[in-house]
This record gives sequence, structure tokens and C-alpha cells, in this order.
Amino acid sequence: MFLEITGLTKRFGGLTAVNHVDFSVEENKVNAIIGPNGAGKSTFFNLISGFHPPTEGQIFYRGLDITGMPSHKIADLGFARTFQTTHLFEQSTVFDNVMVGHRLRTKSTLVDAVFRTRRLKREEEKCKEKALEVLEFTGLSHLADRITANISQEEKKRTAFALALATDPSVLFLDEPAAGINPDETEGLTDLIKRISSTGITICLIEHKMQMIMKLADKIMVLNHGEKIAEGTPEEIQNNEEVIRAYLGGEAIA
Ligand SMILES: Nc1ncnc2c1ncn2[C@@H]1O[C@H](COP(=O)(O)OP(=O)(O)OP(=O)(O)O)[C@@H](O)[C@H]1O
Repeated sequence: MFLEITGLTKRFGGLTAVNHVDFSVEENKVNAIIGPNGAGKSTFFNLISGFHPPTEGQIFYRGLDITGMPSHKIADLGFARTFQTTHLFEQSTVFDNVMVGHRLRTKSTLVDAVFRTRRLKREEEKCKEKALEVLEFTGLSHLADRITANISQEEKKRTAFALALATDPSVLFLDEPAAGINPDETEGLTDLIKRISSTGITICLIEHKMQMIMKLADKIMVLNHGEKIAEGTPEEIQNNEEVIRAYLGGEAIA
């Protein structure tokens, strides 16, 4: 089993944000989570990636119990994520932002940095190579030297993807990657996610844009009020009465 979640529950005071959710994230697939606002989608991501400890339930990654593990330890296992609002260093260049990603994987210490050891130089070289590689992959090479504050919203999103990819992840969590961008840009980002998936990286995706979900997802879980109300292929979800009632107020999923 790749990433197995059982009985996952999170309570914030009297509010149950995630309620006994069972889910298997499938390796090398696009696993999507949809649901109305406040359904518990981001909380579900936060629990898996160690940003919040769950109240109940268990998370196993390749057989290892990672329940309640702190986020930096989980990141070390190969988990990367992007956020609803991009977390970038706005006054740094796109290149420098992406350099941070691979640095998280290096072993150089402060001593290496002070004495400019060979290990440090070797690792810096590797970080640069990786940054250039992921900038090219995400279509950002031409913006490498631009200050991040001056690029478009869509380019910032690609930069956040590049940063996540520079950590060489095995699982990538994308929280509403297409929020705030136009339909053409959304299509471009959909293609990018497809290409990322085709490199063998497992994707977990939260998104409200249904066309994007239907194009990308191999498997969809629907949350409503913290509970899983359905799970299946895009086609199964599109035709699920309860999903249509709960999520779409009776309208068909476009
Ligand atoms: N840190 C927190 N403290 C208290 N309540 C929280 C916290 N984080 C989330 N919640 C609550 O948990 C519920 C689920 O929120 P969550 O953000 O997970 O939903 P969501 O499905 O991601 O929503 P959206 O689509 O609007 O992003 C909401 O009622 C929210 O107010």
C-alpha cells in the first residue's frame, strides 16, 4: 500500500472538520478531493502532511506509521505541497526561490557554509542544476532572473510548482492550484500537472474547477461536512446522486 488513511478525524473545539475518513492514495495516479467550501479538504491535506496532528485515525506511508509526525519529517519522506496562496519570497528572483527547494534535500551544515567546503560547493552546483531543470520543465526558464513580485499570478503558481518539484517529491499535494487564474491559464496548468504525473510523481489535488478535475483525476473523493460521501472515477462521481445533491445543488457537473 502506498499511502493509506484510516478513520482520520480532526476536531477543532466543537467542530469536526474531518470525520472518520478512510482513503487510499494511489501511487503514480492523480487523486482528487472535492467538496463544498468548508468541507474539510485543506484540513485533510494538513493532517496528512503533518501540519496538524489528527484527533483520531492513522496514516501509513509505504507501511510506515506517519500519524502525528511533524511536517519537516514528513517532507523528508518525499512529500511536497503547494498552498492556496503561494508562499514565495516576493523580493527574490524566480531562480532563487526555486533554489530553496533542492537545498531542503542537501546535507551541508553551517560549518560547510562558513568554510566553503567541497561538499557545500558540490551541493550548490546540484541545487543550481536542479533549479534550471525544474524551471525548464515548468516553462519558466525565461523568467529565472525576474523578481518574483513582478511576474503574473499564473507564473507565481508555476514557480511554486517548480519549488515543490525541486525537492524531488514522491507525492505532491496541490491545494487549489487553479484558483485566481483564467481559463487559458487553467488549461496550461492542467497540462503541467499531467506532465508531472507522467514522470511518476503521485498527485493529490484539491480543486473547485470541475473541468480540470474531470480531465486530470484517476480517482476522486468527495467530502461534505468533513465526511466522505463518495469515492470513484470521474464518471462515477459525475453521476452520483448524493454528490450532485450535496455539492452541486441539483445541477449537473459540467
Ligand atoms: N486551524 C483551524 N482552527 C479552527 N477551525 C478550523 C481550522 N482550520 C479549519 N477549520 C474549520 O474546519 C472546517 C473545514 O475547513 P477546511 O479549510 O478544511 O475546508 P475546505 O474544504 O478546504 O474549504 P475551502 O474549499 O473553502 O478551502 C471549516 O469549518 C473551518 O472553519
